Amino acid sequence: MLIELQAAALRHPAATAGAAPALHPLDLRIEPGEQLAVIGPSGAGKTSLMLLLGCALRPSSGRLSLDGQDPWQLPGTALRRLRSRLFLAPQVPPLPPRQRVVTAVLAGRLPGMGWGASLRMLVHARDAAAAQAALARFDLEGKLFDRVDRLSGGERQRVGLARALMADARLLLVDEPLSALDPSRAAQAMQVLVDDARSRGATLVASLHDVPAALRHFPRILGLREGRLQFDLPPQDVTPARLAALYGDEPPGPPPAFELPDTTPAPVVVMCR
Ligand SMILES: Nc1ncnc2c1ncn2[C@@H]1O[C@H](COP(=O)(O)OP(=O)(O)OP(=O)(O)O)[C@@H](O)[C@H]1O
Repeated sequence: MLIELQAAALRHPAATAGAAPALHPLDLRIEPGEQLAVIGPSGAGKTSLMLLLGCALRPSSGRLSLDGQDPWQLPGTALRRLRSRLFLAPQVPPLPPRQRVVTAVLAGRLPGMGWGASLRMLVHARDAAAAQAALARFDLEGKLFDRVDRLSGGERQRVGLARALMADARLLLVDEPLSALDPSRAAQAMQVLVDDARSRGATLVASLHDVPAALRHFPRILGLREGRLQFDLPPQDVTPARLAALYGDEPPGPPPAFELPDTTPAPVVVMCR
């Protein structure tokens, strides 16, 4: 899918009146089948860009065009058809806790299906073999009939990615897909996504905190900071100096795999009469 942004800016609908826009006017062209990573410090606008490209949020000014069409000018049915060709995988996959893994994975096909077929597929878990094949690519084939709420955070994230493989999308947008994965699982998961998108000729855009992974897997890197595009470069040109300028005080790299326990003593509350 060909993606073009022309001076497209984004202000979140719930943003306070004086807040800076999440994205300042941005020009961008992504060719069909291209693969690119978006990096930048927290709050840079990476998720906002994903939401804009995935037609989840409308540009507050400027224009988005997908395969030459402005999605926001399309009538409802045409917009739904276009959205069925996009797959936006959010940072935390929206998996209903009591759902079986097989159903959660098959739900990746829903955007391209009618109501009747969707219901039949979900109620009867039709094509469990396809779900199992997608899970196997993330070493999760043994979890097919487990409940989602009995999975670890990293397993849940990989189920969300297996769901992306089920979608027959022309544009895959994955937002921070590696945040809950250990380094070897992260490398495996990224490779699966890149290979799958390439084999289908789908465009892949991933936002990543893990800069080494972004540089390793993607031929094009966008650096965002404070809602502005700082660079759009091949990985070999993303120098330490450029990364230092992009991240400022925040060191680039994968976030810690776990949170340290908070050792701050609880505040003592003194009741006075
Ligand atoms: N739902 C929202 N309502 C209002 N403002 C928002 C909303 N979501 C994000 N923002 C603001 O938009 C800006 C960009 O946020 P965004 O989530 O796109 O950054 P990010 O680069 O994805 O950050 P992170 O790496 O922490 O996920 C931030 O200033 C943020 O406060």
